[in-house]
Amino acid sequence: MLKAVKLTKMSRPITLVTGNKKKLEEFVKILGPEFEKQVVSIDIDLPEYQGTPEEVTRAKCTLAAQHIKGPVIVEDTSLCFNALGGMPGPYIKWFLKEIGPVGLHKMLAGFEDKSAYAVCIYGFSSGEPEAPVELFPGRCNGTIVQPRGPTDFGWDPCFQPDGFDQTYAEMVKETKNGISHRGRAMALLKDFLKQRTSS
Ligand SMILES: O=c1[nH]c(=O)c2ncn([C@@H]3O[C@H](COP(=O)(O)OP(=O)(O)OP(=O)(O)O)[C@@H](O)[C@H]3O)c2[nH]1
Ligand SMILES: [Mg+2]
Repeated sequence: MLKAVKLTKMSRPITLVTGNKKKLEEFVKILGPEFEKQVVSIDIDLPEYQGTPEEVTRAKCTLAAQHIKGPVIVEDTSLCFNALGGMPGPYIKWFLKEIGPVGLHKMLAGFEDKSAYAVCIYGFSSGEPEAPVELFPGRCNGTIVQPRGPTDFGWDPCFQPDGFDQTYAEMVKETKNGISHRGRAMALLKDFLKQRTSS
């Protein structure tokens, strides 16, 4: 079990390590003002590992903690196509970079099953030597569709969550954050941060 370290006004804030501005924007919005002073962010593009989403997040978090030498949060996001056995998964970043949301939709042209799920996993480490990495996962099921809506964040235009007729990109931010992979993972992370500060 992770040793709870009480965060007082004087204690060191937790550093969110991410090189992705859009992720950070959503993180800040979902985190809310309650935790404002407890988390700072730093833009480091950490090496991307191979493995399951959990393994990738753990490896990223361990490296981030060594780098920051204090409490850190990292995040890794996967987009998994059921017809492809869960691929691209944690490798979505490179697929997106090369073929974009239009290409992601085309990848499933030969398959009837267009279902997919988005997974966000937050990793937390207290930064103490040998400290375990705590994981906070969130998942949202949906369908890969022809891209619709603004193109300013990744694969948002081609992911339509189940139960909605809008893609993530078409939704107002509050709606996306309320049901998204990231929103769900952050609900767990926020509970953890609350416990950490109150114990
Ligand atoms: O449309 C989107 N809606 C989202 O909600 C979302 N969250 C992440 N992504 C993209 O999926 C890949 C994850 O890779 P990723 O987790 O390694 O992120 P990253 O390398 O950009 O940042 P980081 O690793 O420094 O935190 C990257 O291409 C991100 O841009 C999203 N796209
Ligand atoms: Mg990354």
